[in-house]
Amino acid sequence: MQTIFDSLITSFIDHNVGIADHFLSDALAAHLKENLTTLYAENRLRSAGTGSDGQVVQNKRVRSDLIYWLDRQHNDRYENDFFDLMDRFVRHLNQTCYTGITGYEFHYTLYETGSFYQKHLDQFRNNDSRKYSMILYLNADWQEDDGGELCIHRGDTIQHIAPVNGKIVFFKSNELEHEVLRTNKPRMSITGWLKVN
Ligand SMILES: O=C(O)CCC(=O)C(=O)O
Ligand SMILES: [Fe+2]
Repeated sequence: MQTIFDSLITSFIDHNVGIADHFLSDALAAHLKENLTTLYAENRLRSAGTGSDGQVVQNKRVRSDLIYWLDRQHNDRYENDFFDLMDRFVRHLNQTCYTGITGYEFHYTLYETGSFYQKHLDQFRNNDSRKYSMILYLNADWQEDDGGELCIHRGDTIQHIAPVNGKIVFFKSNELEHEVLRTNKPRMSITGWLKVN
């Protein structure tokens, strides 16, 4: 596991955006996707908002994704496997990069066909506890014309990242503006933030 952690961290150090393919095993990605599909079928996903605690605003012109927070208290085997993986990654990151991460939060995310998320930064204006953003994709067989790319904006250049199964993207939450382009089919992921409280 350390090899994939190191390759993600090296990619982040070299490019400001860390990308690693197959960060999630095919089996874990499939189980998490199944959880998300069930939550959707049971109508348990909620519209995501913008802003932090107490000031969350639902604005479908800015973002139209649906979310559900992961929690160890769900006692779901695969959510716990995911948290175990993140615990190992955070320990490794703190040991090798002295990042001082003390917590995290993750939600399942579903973009229905036609959904998007306009250009934004992940850190809130009144709360800087989110230090690193992580997105893990759960979409097998993603094709170029499916849309839904993550676009990272840096000056005049835009980096396009396809939301391919098992891939992770990792970057500093206060630095890089990014957006999700309109998706042409349902697009699934786990999105989260490593925090210093
Ligand atoms: O799903 C993605 O590729 C990015 C999502 C995102 O930017 C966010 O939820 O803040
Ligand atoms: Fe974001």
